[in-house]
Amino acid sequence: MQSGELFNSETIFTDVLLPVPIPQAFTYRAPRHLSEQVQVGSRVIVPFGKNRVLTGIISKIHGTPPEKYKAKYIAELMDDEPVVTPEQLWLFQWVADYYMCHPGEVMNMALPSGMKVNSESRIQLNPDFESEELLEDFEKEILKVVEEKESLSYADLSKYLEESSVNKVIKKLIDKGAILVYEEVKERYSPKKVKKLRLAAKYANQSAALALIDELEGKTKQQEVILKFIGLLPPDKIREKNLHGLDKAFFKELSASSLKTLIKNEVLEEFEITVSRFEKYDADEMATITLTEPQQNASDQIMEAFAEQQVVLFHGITGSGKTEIYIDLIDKVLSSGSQVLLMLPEIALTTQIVSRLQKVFGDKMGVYHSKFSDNERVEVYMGVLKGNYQFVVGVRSSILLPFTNLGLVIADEEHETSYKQFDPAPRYHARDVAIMLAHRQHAKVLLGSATPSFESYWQAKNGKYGLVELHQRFGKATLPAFEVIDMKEERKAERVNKGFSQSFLEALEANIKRKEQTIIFQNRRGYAPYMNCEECNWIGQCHQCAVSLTHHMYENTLVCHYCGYKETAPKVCPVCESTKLKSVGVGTEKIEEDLQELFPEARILRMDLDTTRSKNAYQNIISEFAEGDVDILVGTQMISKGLDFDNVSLVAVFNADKMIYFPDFRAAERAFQMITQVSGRAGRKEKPGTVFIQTGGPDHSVLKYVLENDFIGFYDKEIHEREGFNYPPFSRVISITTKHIMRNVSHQAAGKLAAVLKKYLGPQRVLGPEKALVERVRNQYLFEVWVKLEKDKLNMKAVKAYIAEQITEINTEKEFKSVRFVVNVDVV
Ligand SMILES: Nc1ncnc2c1ncn2[C@@H]1O[C@H](COP(=O)(O)OP(=O)(O)OP(=O)(O)O)[C@@H](O)[C@H]1O
Ligand SMILES: [Zn+2]
Repeated sequence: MQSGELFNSETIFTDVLLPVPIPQAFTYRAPRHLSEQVQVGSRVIVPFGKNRVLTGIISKIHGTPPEKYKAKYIAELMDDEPVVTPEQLWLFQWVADYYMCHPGEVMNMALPSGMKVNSESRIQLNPDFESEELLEDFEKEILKVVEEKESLSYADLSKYLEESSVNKVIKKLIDKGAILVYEEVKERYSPKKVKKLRLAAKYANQSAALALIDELEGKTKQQEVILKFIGLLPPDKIREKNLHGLDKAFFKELSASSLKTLIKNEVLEEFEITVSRFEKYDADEMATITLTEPQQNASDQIMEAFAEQQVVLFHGITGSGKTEIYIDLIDKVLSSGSQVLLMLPEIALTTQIVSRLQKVFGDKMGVYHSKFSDNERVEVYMGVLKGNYQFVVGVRSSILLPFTNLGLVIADEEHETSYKQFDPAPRYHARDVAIMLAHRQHAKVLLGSATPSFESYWQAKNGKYGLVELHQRFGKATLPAFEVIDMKEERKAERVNKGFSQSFLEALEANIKRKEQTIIFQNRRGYAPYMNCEECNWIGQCHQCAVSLTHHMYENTLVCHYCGYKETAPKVCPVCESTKLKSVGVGTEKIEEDLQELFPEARILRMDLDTTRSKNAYQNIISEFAEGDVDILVGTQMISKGLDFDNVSLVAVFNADKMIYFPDFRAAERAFQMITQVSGRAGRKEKPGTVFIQTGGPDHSVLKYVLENDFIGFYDKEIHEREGFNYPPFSRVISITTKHIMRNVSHQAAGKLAAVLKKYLGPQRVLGPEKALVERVRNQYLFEVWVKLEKDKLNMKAVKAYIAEQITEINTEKEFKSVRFVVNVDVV
C-alpha cells in the first residue's frame, strides 16, 4: 500500500463513560470524519450491547485499542463544545471511588435527563427486498405506508393498525427481509424559542420610519402595524432597540395578513431567538438587607474563621436569621467573581427561600431541583457551564453541576439526612462531596443548622472546622414555651378525644379564635394507618414486602410504601368476611379528618408526599398558608424545618416516642433535631409561640434537652455513648445489603461476606448478618452486614477494595450468582 498519508494518521480511540453500572469507561473508535472533532467532555451516542444505543461522555482520547474486545465506532458526536468539564470528570471518579460505585452512574446522576438522548425504534423499507410474493395483502399495505412516510416508529405503526402490540407484525416483516429496524436517536431537550420582528435596517431611524408611515397611506392595516411598532420603540433609541426586535406576540390582535405582507415586502424582518425559561427580575424591585448587630457579628466571625479553616459550622438557633447571613456572605463572594452554591435539603424548602433570594440576586441566580421540567434543568446546567449563573440554589444533585470556580458552598440544614442519596447509586452525601469539591477548588464551605449533625459538631470541637454560634432569635422573637403532655395520664383521666389531649384541643380552639395559625407535625415513620379486621385480626399486608399496607382514606386504597403496590381497600375482611374493618394508626390524613370533624369551621391544609406530587403543589400549599387564610397545617417532616411563617403561634408534635425509641443508634439525635426544628416554626416574629408535645414517656432525656434548648448538653451526653460503642463520628459505617428471592440464599451470602470480613478486619468491626428492618421488599429478602471502621486508623481505600473484591468473589460462586450486593458507604 502506498497511500502513506492515510495509514500514518492513527486511529483515534475514545474512552466513553456510559450511564450503566460497569466499572470502567468503554473504548470506542472515532470514525475518520470525527477524529478531529472529538473532545474530552463531549457527548457521544454509541452502540452498546445487542440493540441499545446510549449517550456517553468522552473521558479520554488516545491511540490504544482495547485489549479484550474489538472497539465499535462512535455513532454520533453530539457536541461541538464539551458539556462536562474536566473538574466534573475528576469528581465523578472521586465519588465512584469513595462511595463504591461506578463513574458512569455518577455521570448519569449529574446530567439532567434532557441532555441524554432517548432511542426509539423505527422501521424503514429494506432497499434490497425483492420478494413481494412472500407478503400477505395487509403486509403490502403496511409497506406502502412505510414507503410514503419513509420511516415509522413503532408507535406510529400501532396507531395505523389500531393495535397496541405491533411487535409480531414487525418481526414477520423483518424475517421476510422486507423492512429494517433502526434506532432513531433524538435529543430530548428543546430550547424555548420566541418569534421576533424588527424593521428592516433602512427604516430603523426616526425620519425613515415617519416616511414609511406616509408611504403606507391608504393601506390602513399595514400602517396600523407600523404605528404600533414604532410606538413601542423609544424615539431616541430606535436603532438599538429595533435590533433586538419586538415579540411577534405583541401584534397578534392586528391583521395577520398585513403582517405577512410587510414581512414579504421586506419592511419587517421575522427572526427567532432562544430565550430562558425563567422569569426575569427587575433591578428596581431588588431588596437589600441590613443585618442586626448579633447577625453582623456572626457574619464577621464566619469570615474570620474562613481565614483559618476551609469549613465552618454555623450553629444558629431557629429563627436567628441564618438565611440573611447567607445572603450577606453570598453577596461578598459573588462580587469577588467566584461561583456560589447554596444547597437545601428539600424541595419544600426552596419555595420560600428562593423567593427571598430572588429579590436580592435576581436572574444571576439559577434554581435546580427535580420538580423542574427536564428543559428547565438543562437550561440551568448549561447556564452554569457558560457562566450565566454565578449563583445556584439547589438540592442534593446540584453539587454535580459544572462548577469550575467555586468560592463558597453553603449547606443549609446540614444535619438533614436527605443530603444522602439512598437509592440508586451513587449513594453519595452531598454535604461531604461539597467539602471534597470545595477543597479542590479552594472554596470555603459553610454548614448551617440550628441542630448540627454530631459528625459536624465533633469536627468543629476537634478544631477541624471553624465554629460560629448565634443563640438569639431575630428581632424581638423568642423561643417558644413547651407543654409536655403525658398521654398515659391523660388517658387515665379520660381527657383524650380522637387521640388529642383535651389541653391541646383547648389551645387549638383558642388559637383559631385569635386567627393565629397552628402547625401539626406527624412523623410518618411507623405511624402510617393500616387496615385491621376487628373479628379475626387480619391486617392488610403487601404480598411482595414484609410491611403492612398503608390505608389512604381519601382514595380508599391500600398502598405499599416500599414497592408502590396498590389495591382498593376491601369492604369486608378478605379472610372472615366480617364488615368490622377499621383503620388503625394515625397518619397525617387521619389527623386532618379528625380535626375537621372537631372543628368543622377550621380551614386545614395537609402537606405530605401525597399532596405534593404535582409540580407546583409545594408552592401552592406554602403560599396559601402564608397568606393566612388557613388555620391549621398538618404535615410530615416536610414541614418540620426551614419554613418561615409570621403568624404561627402553636405547634404540636404527636407520637414523639416513635422517633425516640426507633431501633437505630442515631434515633436520639434525630428525635432531638426533629422536635427542635418543628418547634422552631412557632413564634418567629412578634407573637410568642407554644409547642405541645404529646408523649407516652415525658421523662425521656431527649425531651429534657429539647425543652431546655440545650444542644450542647445533649451532644456531650450522647457523644460518650457513641464513643463507647465506636459509632460515628468515631467510625465510618459501611453497610452491605444482600438481596435475593430465597431467604436462605440471601442470608448465606451475607453470612459468608461477614465471615471473611471478620477474619480480615477483626470480629469487633463487623456486625451481622442481620435481617433488614423491613425484611422483604419486592419479593427479595434483605440481610445486612455492617462494617465499623475507626477514623484515621485504617487504610480506607484498601478496606473498600477488599470488600469489593470479596463481593465479586462471592458473586462468582454458583449458588450466589444472582445475589445482589448493595454497598452504602457512610450510612446515615
Ligand atoms: N436582618 C434582618 N432583617 C429583616 N428580617 C430579618 C433579618 N434577619 C432575619 N429576619 C427575618 O426573621 C425570620 C427568620 O429568619 P430565617 O428564616 O433566616 O431564620 P433561620 O435562622 O434560617 O431559621 P431556621 O433555622 O428556623 O430555618 C425571617 O422572616 C427573616 O426574614
Ligand atoms: Zn410492597
